[in-house]
Amino acid sequence: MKKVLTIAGSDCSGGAGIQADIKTITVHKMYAMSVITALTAQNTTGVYGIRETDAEFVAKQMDCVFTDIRPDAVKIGMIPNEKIIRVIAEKLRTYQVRDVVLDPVMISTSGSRLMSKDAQEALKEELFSLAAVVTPNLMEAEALCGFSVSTPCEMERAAEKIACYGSGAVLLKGGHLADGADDLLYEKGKYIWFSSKRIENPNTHGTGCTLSSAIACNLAAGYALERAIKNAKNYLTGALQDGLDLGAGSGPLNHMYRLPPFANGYPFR
Ligand SMILES: Nc1ncnc2c1ncn2[C@@H]1O[C@H](COP(=O)(O)OP(=O)(O)O)[C@@H](O)[C@H]1O
Ligand SMILES: Cc1ncc(COP(=O)(O)O)c(N)n1
Repeated sequence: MKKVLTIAGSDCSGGAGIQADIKTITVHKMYAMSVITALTAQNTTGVYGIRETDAEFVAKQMDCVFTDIRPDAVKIGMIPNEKIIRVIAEKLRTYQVRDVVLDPVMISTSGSRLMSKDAQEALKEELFSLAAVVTPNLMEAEALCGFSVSTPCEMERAAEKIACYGSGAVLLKGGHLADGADDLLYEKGKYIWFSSKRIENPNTHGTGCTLSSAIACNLAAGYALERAIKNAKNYLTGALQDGLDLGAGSGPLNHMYRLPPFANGYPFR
């Protein structure tokens, strides 16, 4: 069985973060492991509190994972501060980890800061060069490259600039574009667009987490990056299209949308 590790923050409401990642990895029929960088108290309406994990304890979790059940791919999401960024980078180097998908989570869809502003530089310096691909959304791309990113043309300029920070490739997500939901991959000097129709569903809590962990699963399965992204985007689109509607705010996706029922009647309907 392939094994995938997520290094991210916990979302007690189950829509984003560690919980979205574990659901995604499990539905891909892979073994999920987690290193928790922070606890968040959040739900579909907002983020109401954050407790950061001690950096030393993040290091200990990584040692436990890598010295025993070694993952085939790693997804990194929310990292609240610079100290934890540096510890994660050191451990990734020590254990010579490849196939890292880095989602540079900065601000939640509901508008709360999930990473301190001064940690952004450390993220670029320490972690980008260890990632096979980084997956910023439009706002994160603006923070990383310092100019406005809201059109396909600006996305191409931004992806090229972000690629200079040393990651293997950049996937710039277009979920917040005014039209459509086209994502752009910049890899080895080439632009590759992944187009999809915009789904009119306000319940998009955890779309970025789900996409990045699905890419990690596809890399673990041995797919090359372009195909891994195509498969992951199909998975994400299905989970969004299913139209689950939970909570009073921007609700979560349905990860179980294509699970077949077992012969004995499970899962429950
Ligand atoms: N309304 C939508 N319809 C179709 N795809 C969407 C929609 N919103 C987001 N996506 C897709 O979800 C993935 C995550 O994108 P995005 O929402 O931009 O990231 P984040 O969750 O980090 O803000 C991308 O593949 C994006 O194209
Ligand atoms: C723990 C955690 N990690 C990531 C996100 C971003 O997800 P979204 O952009 O859907 O708010 C989040 N809200 N919480």
